[in-house]
Amino acid sequence: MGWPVLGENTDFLRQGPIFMQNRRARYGNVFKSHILGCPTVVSMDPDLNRYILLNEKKGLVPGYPQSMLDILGKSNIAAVHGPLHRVMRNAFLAIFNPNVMRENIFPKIDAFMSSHLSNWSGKIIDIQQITKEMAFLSAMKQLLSMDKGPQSEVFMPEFYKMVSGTISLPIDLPGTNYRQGIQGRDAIVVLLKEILEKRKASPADEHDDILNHILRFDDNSNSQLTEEQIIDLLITIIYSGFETVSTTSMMCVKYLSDNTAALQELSKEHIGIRKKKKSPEDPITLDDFKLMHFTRAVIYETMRLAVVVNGLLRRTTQDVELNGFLIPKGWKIYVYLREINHNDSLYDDPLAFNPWRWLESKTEHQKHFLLFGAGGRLCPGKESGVAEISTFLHYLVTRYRWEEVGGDTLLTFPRVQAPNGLHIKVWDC
Ligand code: HEM
Repeated sequence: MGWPVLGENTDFLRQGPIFMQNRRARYGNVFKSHILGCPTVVSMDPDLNRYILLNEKKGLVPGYPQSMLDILGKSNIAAVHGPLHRVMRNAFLAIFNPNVMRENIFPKIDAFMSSHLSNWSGKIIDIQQITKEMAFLSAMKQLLSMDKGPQSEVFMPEFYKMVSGTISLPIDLPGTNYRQGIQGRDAIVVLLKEILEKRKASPADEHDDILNHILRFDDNSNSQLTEEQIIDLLITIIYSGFETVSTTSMMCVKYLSDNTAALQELSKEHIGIRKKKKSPEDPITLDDFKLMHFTRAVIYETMRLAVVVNGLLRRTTQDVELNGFLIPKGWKIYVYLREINHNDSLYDDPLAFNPWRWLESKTEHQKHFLLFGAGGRLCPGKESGVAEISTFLHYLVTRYRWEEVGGDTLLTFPRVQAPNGLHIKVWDC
């Protein structure tokens, strides 16, 4: 368990994946440590991980860090469980239902991507920066019908502050990421409240976006969402799809740049879809998206190999017995995914980028497939996230050729990121 108070946190943050591999070599797939600020059980056991995620009711609730809960709000979906979680999740699922996805969300994603990926030819593009802007602005368009412009320019830096704050130590001192995160949240709440006020005063059919659906959401339980819950729901939606979508999109470009055969196969799929269109400007539809089988395989393989989601956190609300061990109340459980993603008994040649492995339907349906979580917390934005990345790749490969420049560094722990950006030189096809 390491040092008093500090535990093994310093070693964990310094050594990253090696720390986990060493502990596993010594203690097996399930062991205890003191990381992330409290006593924690780490599980790399595929069956146990699934059990943990499927059994929230047995006292295994989300256990995300205090900084994240403070900044995302007390009604954010990861902070609540029981009946309030049901209300927030139902609201989410109602908003992202297949009809809304077809009629409203997908066309907005397509229009946004088509315009975001225009006029790139001849330029050097920092794909990390462009995919972050993309994930943020695409969400603003779907949620609030907000286009890139003066209003989004005010939102974006506050949102970035908020994101850095959620993964910081909760130290409320001037200059800390935590303090900046709280300030970012405060600024965003003010902006969202202004938008909400205007919306409530305007005719119901003036906007056709997610906020409009939320304002009209009624789950027949007479429990209309409060203003605070609506704001936390909006923040949750922007936040949840931000890093996952942007990082996966960036890493898709990286792996495709390095794997000519995969890039050719992906391009073939998208050129086939484009050929069915009358003009190069024609939008793609949800039906086109459903035909993008190889693209989905590239996305899953990228998430697996790059480990876009390192792990999921749970907290025990009572003493819980797992695999014959007693986990005391108040401990954290780290459902650690990295080693499972790279386990050679689950994936052949696990460190190779091989999207074809996902074309066998069983790969996605195996019980260790936890890229989007499982159980009552299974990602409700999965299809919308995959649609964003697929549409991004569609316009990238049908409009441009590219080549990496600069040999930029990529880090994969604690988060996947390119500290100095990931630059590509782009030409028209
Ligand atoms: C494609 C990239 C994405 C990945 C890899 C991803 C991954 C995940 C994972 C692993 C979880 C489970 C968290 C847990 O059990 O603690 C989750 C939950 C969630 N995701 Fe996603 N996600 C993605 C995109 C999105 C998008 C675009 C949205 C919003 C539109 C979204 C909204 C959510 C929400 C609200 C939850 C919490 C659900 C709950 O607690 O009931 N995700 N996501």
